[in-house]
Amino acid sequence: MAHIFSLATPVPPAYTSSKRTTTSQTTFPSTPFFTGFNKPSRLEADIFQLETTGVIPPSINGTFYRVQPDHRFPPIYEEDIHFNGDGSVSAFHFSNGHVDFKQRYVHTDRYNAETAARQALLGKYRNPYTDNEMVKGIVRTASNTNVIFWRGMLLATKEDGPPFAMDPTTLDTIGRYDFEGQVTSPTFTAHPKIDPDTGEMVGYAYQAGGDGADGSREIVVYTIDKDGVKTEEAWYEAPFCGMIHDCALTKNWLVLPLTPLKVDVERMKKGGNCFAWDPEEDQWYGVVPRRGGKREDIKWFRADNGFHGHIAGAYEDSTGKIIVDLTVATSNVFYWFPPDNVPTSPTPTTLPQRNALSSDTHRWSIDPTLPTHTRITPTKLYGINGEFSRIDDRLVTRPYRHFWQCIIDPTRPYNFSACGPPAGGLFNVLGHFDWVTGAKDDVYWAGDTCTFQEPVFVPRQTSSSSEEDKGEEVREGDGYIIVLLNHLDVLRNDILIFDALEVKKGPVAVVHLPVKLKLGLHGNFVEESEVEGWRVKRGEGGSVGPVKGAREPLEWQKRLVRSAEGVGELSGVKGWGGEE
Ligand SMILES: C=Cc1ccc(O)c(OC)c1
Ligand SMILES: [Fe+2]
Repeated sequence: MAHIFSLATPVPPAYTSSKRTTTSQTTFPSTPFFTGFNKPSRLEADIFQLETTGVIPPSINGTFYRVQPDHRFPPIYEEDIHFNGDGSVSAFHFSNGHVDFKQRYVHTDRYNAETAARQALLGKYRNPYTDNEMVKGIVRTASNTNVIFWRGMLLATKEDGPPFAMDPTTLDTIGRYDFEGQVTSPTFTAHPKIDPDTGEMVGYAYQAGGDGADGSREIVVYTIDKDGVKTEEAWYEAPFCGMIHDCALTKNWLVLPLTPLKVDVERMKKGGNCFAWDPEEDQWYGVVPRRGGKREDIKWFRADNGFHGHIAGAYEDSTGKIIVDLTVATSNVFYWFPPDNVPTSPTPTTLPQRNALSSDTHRWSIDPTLPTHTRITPTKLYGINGEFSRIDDRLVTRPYRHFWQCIIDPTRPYNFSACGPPAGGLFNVLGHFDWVTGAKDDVYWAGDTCTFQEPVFVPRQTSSSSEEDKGEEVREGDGYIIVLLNHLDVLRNDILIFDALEVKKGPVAVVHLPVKLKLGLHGNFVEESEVEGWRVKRGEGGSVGPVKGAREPLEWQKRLVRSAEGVGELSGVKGWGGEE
């Protein structure tokens, strides 16, 4: 007997030549980008008291926030990439050994416009030329890369646009955040750094001179002090418009790794990618002073071609050299942005090909007194292949010893028949590494059906942990690692909690989600006392008052409106979504 579904009228293909052709807005492509573990979850949910095994350390008192791209609507382009998905923030609230879950989308301008239309209106990743006319002039960001707690708000960030502020308790979106009018660049990094000694946020933006999608070589660096006041703003010029995804902060310097993934507006106008990998280009490290930087102060240090991953730690040694530790891969990790003249299929390359990419942790030592364009080579390689390094964030800007990372160990078995190709990469091992001993054996293998997402370090809270004790010596690594585990076979996630310095012992406790999350990017743990303290300050009668979203369109949007005067409506700008 025919299956009931085969009796239904045959459905025409939803995509032709990679572009959506049907009027159906409710069928996702059946490509690897949108199936299996990569299938959009689109879930907004609250789960009170998740199932757990083992004993959740009762001293973990706070929230693990993380963000994932999660397409809300079938994309306009069938091969749309994960990084173009809408930002969806998860919060795991730990209290007295219990864990509650909440997940909400970031209500960006894009979210609001697409919700009203019940369909995708924005086209390719960072290519406004592929958008529906209805959203001309919109702030395009999907806010899907990092969530950072800042002065009582949660900032959802993506480097192609400004941050959006959310309430850290309800995860309601407050609106686009411009630091009370002080930060008006079209873009802003997903990796600002917070100096644990001063409480300052140091952030930067690249492709910052115009509308954020025009190939501008301008870079801007901002410092916002702990009271929310902008104290530094310095503009610099990059040798080319390329990705600067993460940064390294020391007491006196900011290092900006410029990756040879290059923007070309002409390619974008033809409907192509915003980025193309340039295998002939160097990796560049821009070094700028943290205080009083002037345009001419940037120095560029250069090294052979490579692809930057994330910063572990950075500091100045006793001779004033800048030590920067980060993963650098041997070639283009973003295979979906191939070089210009090489015809490459947009679908994932084979697993062995992707595993051939090696991404070791490099230690660079940069002498900031040397002239610009000095060539550098790493002073140390750790000898592992991984990504998503994290440290004990109390040591940002300072000498540190320990880092944690997701690593790829191809010698361990992988259950291909149950899982298919590992979505997002074979990060099958979580490791704790130590620059002093160089040990590589404090690792935990997730099993042959599992991979890890980015870990976070949670400092141990002791009864004496309080404001007054902050001046005390930091006991580096004393605490826990919280990490999301992907079950690729049964499409579900767990959270594993490890003693940070004894990863190989295995998790002390596991939190079980009844659902699948998507592959996320970054997250952070925030102590409950921090959230609670700011709730009071920002509450009724509090000393600081409520978070104020942006009150005006961005500069480039205002210019666009002026230049289009009398031509027609710019509905994307009109719905800019700020407070009146
Ligand atoms: C991991 C890096 C990265 C770089 C640029 C992005 O837009 C992004 O979106 C999720 C992620
Ligand atoms: Fe990142």
